[in-house]
Amino acid sequence: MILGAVLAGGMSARFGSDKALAELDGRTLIALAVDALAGWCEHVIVVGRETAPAPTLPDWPRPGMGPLGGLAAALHHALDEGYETVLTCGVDAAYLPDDLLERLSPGPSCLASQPVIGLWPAAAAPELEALLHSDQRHSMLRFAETIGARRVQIASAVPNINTPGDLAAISGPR
Ligand SMILES: Nc1nc2c(ncn2[C@@H]2O[C@H](COP(=O)(O)OP(=O)(O)OP(=O)(O)O)[C@@H](O)[C@H]2O)c(=O)[nH]1
Repeated sequence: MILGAVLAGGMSARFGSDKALAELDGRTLIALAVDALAGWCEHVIVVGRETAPAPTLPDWPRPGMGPLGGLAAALHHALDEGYETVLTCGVDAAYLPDDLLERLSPGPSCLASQPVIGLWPAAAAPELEALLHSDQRHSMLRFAETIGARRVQIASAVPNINTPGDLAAISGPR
């Protein structure tokens, strides 16, 4: 069973406003992300914000740890609820490719270009916990390396929305 988790905290500093609520083709980015994961996952949660079109969880152990804090909350929830695997994405990845799960399987794995998008074993929760308890702030790639996750290259680049300009560039007829 796969738990879907949209990692949706952070500052949206480059975007200048809450990018989860920005719209693409008339839908919010967070709604697009939740729906995308729902195509592959039994259940989808949103981590790192209080209001969302799916059940929400706070980051673990506290906000401000970056996307890994969201992943840690999702892995703990997966363990508690009996899910073996967690599929993650951010709110800033519009239109995930149809074969994403196929490309990421078998996990652990993440996209080389966007490691927030990955397939993670719930059983890796203790390793992530240890990383988060160490002194430095760590990246998704650092965790991927720690657990020997594959870094998957995909030919069709997934647009990464960091700024309003990034969003404008992919808006309109497709
Ligand atoms: N749960 C959670 N998600 C995060 C956190 N920081 C970033 N994210 C998510 O991870 C994805 C990639 O985030 P970034 O673009 O690197 O960071 P950001 O804070 O959204 O944007 P900037 O402030 O411009 O760097 C986005 O979907 C964010 O919502 C966090 O602390 N907790």
